[in-house]
Amino acid sequence: MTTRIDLDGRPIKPMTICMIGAGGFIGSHLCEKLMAETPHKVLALDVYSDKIKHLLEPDSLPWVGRIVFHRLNIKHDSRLEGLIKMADLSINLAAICTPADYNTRPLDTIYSNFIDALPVVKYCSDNNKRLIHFSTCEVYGKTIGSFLPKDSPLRKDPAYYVLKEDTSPCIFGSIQKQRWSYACAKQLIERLIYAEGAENGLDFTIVRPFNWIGPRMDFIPGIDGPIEGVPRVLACFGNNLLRREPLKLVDGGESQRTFVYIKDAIEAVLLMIENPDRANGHIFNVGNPNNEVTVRQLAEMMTKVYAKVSGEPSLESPTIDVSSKEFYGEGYDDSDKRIPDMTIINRQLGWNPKTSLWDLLESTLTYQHRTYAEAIKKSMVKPIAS
Ligand SMILES: NC(=O)c1ccc[n+]([C@@H]2O[C@H](COP(=O)([O-])OP(=O)(O)OC[C@H]3O[C@@H](n4cnc5c(N)ncnc54)[C@H](O)[C@@H]3O)[C@@H](O)[C@H]2O)c1
Ligand SMILES: O=C(O)[C@H]1O[C@H](OP(=O)(O)OP(=O)(O)OC[C@H]2O[C@@H](n3ccc(=O)[nH]c3=O)[C@H](O)[C@@H]2O)[C@H](O)[C@@H](O)[C@@H]1O
Repeated sequence: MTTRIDLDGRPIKPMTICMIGAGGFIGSHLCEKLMAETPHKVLALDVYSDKIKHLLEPDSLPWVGRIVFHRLNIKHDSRLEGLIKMADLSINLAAICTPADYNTRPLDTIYSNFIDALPVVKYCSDNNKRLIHFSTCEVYGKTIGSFLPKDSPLRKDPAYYVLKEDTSPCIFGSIQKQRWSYACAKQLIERLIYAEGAENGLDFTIVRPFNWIGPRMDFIPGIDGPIEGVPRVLACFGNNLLRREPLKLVDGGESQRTFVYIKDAIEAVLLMIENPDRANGHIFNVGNPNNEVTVRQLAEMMTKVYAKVSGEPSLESPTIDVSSKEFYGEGYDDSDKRIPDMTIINRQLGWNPKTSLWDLLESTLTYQHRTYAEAIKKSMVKPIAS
């Protein structure tokens, strides 16, 4: 493998990375990238490994020995500090991060996103190790513009909706709106990491992903996750399409999101890993401001793409409106709009996303159809009355 060069023309030394939560959606794509394109070693920590099994075996794989899986729960495992000390860099991806859990399992959500991350920060700081911590764009909460009168022209002014790491406030709903348990826990761990940097010299980078989507995101209920499970929107809509059900639009699907293809986003993370002088001390938005849609528009686009990918005609009525109370229960609330300011990541890392929403949905729904269509058909065959 040729020596890799960083953004300042310097050779990149092979490093050992302790990746916590490596078995998840983002972790599995990051491990794939690191194994296929770099000489780096990965200590992959997670309670599950099904999404990275294809990287761990067979022994004939070209990177054998460069990725080692450690099945552990960071809540209570004495091996954690030793693994962080063995690595040059730790990346923390571990979290409960599906909105259906935030208002229904608020304590687990707060513990997972704040309490459980504390030892990781402490071990990195005490042992003078770099940390890349995954936060979320949800720490911005709602836009300032969302509090203006509905017909105010200022709602169109970017100053009232563009989300910028070093200037935008964090605006959440009331305590009763327990949806914000996640974003608030993420905000506080960000503040703790920032303080460790300021007071104890911790070398940190904080990542705020803006709706990264792609293959292996979450699960399809009843196939590789609980039938009553509620994953994030990509898997919810994918599940509805696979089962030929109408896509459920929460509160009419008026919320807006910007979606970025996981493979574009992983490029940004690799730049952070391999350019510490440009990444340390920074918080980075990682998203695609060009891919903004309402949830309703996402549903309509996914319906069109799925018809193309599956060859099956879409339903007469492809969507149905549901209330958030019915879909998520008490205490739900939502972000109205998420447009990332790209100034800092452009300046520090020269990164920009490339993939259009249509193209990323085409490759993702091709994956979902290929992976799940058969199993879904089998699961839907009515058992013959015995
Ligand atoms: N996917 C996105 O678009 C997105 C957006 C914003 C923020 N994030 C953040 O990025 C990180 C990764 O997200 P993801 O989409 O890959 O989620 P994911 O749920 O697919 O991955 C999280 C992984 O962490 C593991 N984990 C959780 N608690 C653990 C524990 N106590 N011990 C060991 N492993 C544990 C889980 O088993 C899972 O494999 C999370 O911190 C999430 O908040 C993701
Ligand atoms: O992915 C992100 O960047 C961050 O935001 C997500 O939050 P959200 O975007 O609200 O998560 P989804 O569950 O994907 O919901 C997106 C929108 O679709 C709506 N939705 C979801 C599912 C569904 O079946 N129908 C539907 O209308 C939700 O109400 C919401 O408005 C999650 O909090 C995390 O993954 C992460 O922090």
